[in-house]
Amino acid sequence: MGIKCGIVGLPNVGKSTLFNALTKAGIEAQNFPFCTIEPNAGVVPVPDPRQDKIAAIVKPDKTIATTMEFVDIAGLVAGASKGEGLGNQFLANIRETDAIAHVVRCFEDPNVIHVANAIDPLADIEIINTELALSDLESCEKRLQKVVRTAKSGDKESVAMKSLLEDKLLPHLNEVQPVRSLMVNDTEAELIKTLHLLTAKPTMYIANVAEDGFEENPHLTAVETLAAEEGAQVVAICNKLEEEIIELEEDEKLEFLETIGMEEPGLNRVIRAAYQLLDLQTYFTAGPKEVRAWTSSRRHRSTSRPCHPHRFPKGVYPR
Ligand SMILES: Nc1ncnc2c1ncn2[C@@H]1O[C@H](COP(=O)(O)OP(=O)(O)OP(=O)(O)O)[C@@H](O)[C@H]1O
Ligand SMILES: [Mg+2]
Repeated sequence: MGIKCGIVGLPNVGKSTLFNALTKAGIEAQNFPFCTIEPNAGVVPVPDPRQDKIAAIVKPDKTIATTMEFVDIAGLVAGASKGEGLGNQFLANIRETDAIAHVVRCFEDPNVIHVANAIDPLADIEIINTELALSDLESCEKRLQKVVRTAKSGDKESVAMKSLLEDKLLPHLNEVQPVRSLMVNDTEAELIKTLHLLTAKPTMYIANVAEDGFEENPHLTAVETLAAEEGAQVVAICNKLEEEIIELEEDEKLEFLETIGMEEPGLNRVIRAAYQLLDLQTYFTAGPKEVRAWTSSRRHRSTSRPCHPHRFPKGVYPR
């Protein structure tokens, strides 16, 4: 079904490092016929301990995980929504994704250039979120111009869209608030879908920390605090370390993970969090030939609620 998660962020914050680790993990874990779809997109198996348990009982010829596609998108800069730094092209790439993994630099390293010359994750997040909101604002303004005309002729959907744009979307975006935090009912949610807005996509933050940056890291704390306010998830991970781990042979990997006190590669948390972000559900089929995981969507909307409410109790992140 091709679920896509875009890796988004400022330039040089570690997006490709994460992508490389993710896609190498994919290739190593399974031999996919279409593993690399485009130079910057890769299919990744979703690790699931339940499937491992089933496979241990059934002992099938092969085990097939369910998959997700990750897309490494070029870095955005301030002014991207006005075309700065090929911004329009990159924003169009984001538009094609189902969810956003927003990589934020939370590591100090004088050897790695930061586009703003300062490590300030909240400022970085604001730049990206502002560009996405401005881009949506422009899309909504354009759409309003169109529907104003069609609404005059009494077209029911145009009338509904016009009031949604005027009363809800434009005021919200003018405050530089993401559409995913807007309270909407089912009908409005369906209309919003047709606008393909960037800030309506479910979003999580990937805090890219230093190898020793998981504890007492004020940058990470800042991101976690902001995310909790937004009801978003944070996955703290050292992308550089993940890239190194993925190069190791399987037995070396396990030994290395044990020495650094990790049960599994941090990548698994990224993949699982992305999967949860899309509110997907896995079911399994098992037989002597194969144990296979399948994906189905379980999103049911009933009452008025934010476009994408948080799915974790506040302060509890899949770390
Ligand atoms: N956690 C980390 N600690 C230290 N260095 C890191 C970490 N993560 C990434 N780096 C380094 O940061 C540099 C930039 O990484 P990368 O190329 O992945 O960034 P990017 O976000 O893809 O950049 P661009 O937007 O320009 O494509 C690389 O030298 C990489 O090794
Ligand atoms: Mg890159």
